[in-house]
Amino acid sequence: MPLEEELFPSTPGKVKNQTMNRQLHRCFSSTSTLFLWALFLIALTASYLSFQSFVDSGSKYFTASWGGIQWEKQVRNSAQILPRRSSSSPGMSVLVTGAAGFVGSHVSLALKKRGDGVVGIDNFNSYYDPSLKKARKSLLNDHGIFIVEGDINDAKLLAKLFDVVAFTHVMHLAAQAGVRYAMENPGSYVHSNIAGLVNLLEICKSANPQPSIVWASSSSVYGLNEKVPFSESDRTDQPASLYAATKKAGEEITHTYNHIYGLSITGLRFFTVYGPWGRPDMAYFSFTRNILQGKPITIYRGKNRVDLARDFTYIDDIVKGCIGSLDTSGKSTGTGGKKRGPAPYRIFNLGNTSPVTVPTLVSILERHLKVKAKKNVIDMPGNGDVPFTHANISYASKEFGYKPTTDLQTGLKKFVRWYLSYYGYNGKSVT
Ligand SMILES: O=C(O)[C@H]1O[C@H](OP(=O)(O)OP(=O)(O)OC[C@H]2O[C@@H](n3ccc(=O)[nH]c3=O)[C@H](O)[C@@H]2O)[C@H](O)[C@@H](O)[C@H]1O
Repeated sequence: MPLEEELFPSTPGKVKNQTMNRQLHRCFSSTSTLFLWALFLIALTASYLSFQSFVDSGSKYFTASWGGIQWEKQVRNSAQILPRRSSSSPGMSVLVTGAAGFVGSHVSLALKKRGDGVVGIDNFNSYYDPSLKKARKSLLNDHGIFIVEGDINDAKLLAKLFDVVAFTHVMHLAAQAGVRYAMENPGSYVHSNIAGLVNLLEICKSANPQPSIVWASSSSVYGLNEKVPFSESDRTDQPASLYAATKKAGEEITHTYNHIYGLSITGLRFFTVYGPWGRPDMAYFSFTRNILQGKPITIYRGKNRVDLARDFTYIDDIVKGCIGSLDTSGKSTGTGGKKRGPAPYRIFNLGNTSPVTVPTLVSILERHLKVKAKKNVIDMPGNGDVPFTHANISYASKEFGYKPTTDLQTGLKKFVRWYLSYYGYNGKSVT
């Protein structure tokens, strides 16, 4: 409206009406704009909230299958300590990481059988056939052991587990294993053996009460050490593989947590563990599969045509070593993340004390399988292998009476019997 007409209307009433109409229109249009804006904001908020809940439930669905009253009940039941008839010790409730793995499943069963509470955690990764891990899980389930599907890097999950159960011990066996695979997938070793370990220790240090921790180091930490047999005090600063380096780093990291937070820690240097329900990536296992399927096997040979040798250790002996370590671990001293005094820090070799060459391992398998192997002998590639391993076990023997009793001949017989019952002659699972 022109300013003149606004100030000096020719027809005052008309102008008044027009102005009122316009004001009303303006008012109405600004109310409707407001209304529309409000509607828009409400719609935006609603869609944001529903998107959030979709993301939440989606991420829960994809990354975690844990939580809820029923889940907590399963965890609690599994951790229940049964009264022991033959022992005065109160029993323990143990969180076993890597419980669907080879050593983890055996240790879990042994603990449960004597009345200890056991809760497992495993990420069921596909480093080797996860169906074997699922089969171990269902075996454990039959014995009342619940395995949570999750990763040791998941701090929320670990914290929740410690909220639900006051674990007295942690048997930490989850790891990226395998010496040669470290050249293919180095990141997986850092993820599990370094980051996962630190995450677990962070939760343990803050737990109240703090648990005692026993964990799997490796004979590979001796690396290029040539002094035989390998003793815990020998040098371990020349790792030959990234796998060995991450296990050695684990020993240093656990020492730090023992020193700063008063966590009781025992590291176990396992020497090439084998047996029923073993790991398909290991030589004795893959040789068996290939021999039965008529496929060739590759046998590595060391410098100057010297045969490689390993202190192969049977799983039942390793289980005894793990349980002996748990029973003698001593208490952590910290509370609320603060150290209250010195706590035990130990490292033990768990080996067999009698190394056997790889060609001898093959000939024992041939005898048990009654099939000749097609052998392809080549010089050891530079892939992280060491020429030999040989454990001195006097420290473990002194501390908790560790004494391996199964030789390779007997142990492989038991392995072959299991292998045939599980896979059959043609390699297909029969369970
Ligand atoms: O004690 C350990 O700390 C490690 O033990 C195990 O490593 P290793 O001792 O290397 O066992 P494994 O692979 O069975 O090879 C055995 C022998 O067969 C030779 N070997 C292997 C494969 C092949 O094709 N040919 C061959 O000659 C090979 O050169 C070697 O001489 C675990 O895997 C590892 O996770 C870790 O726990």
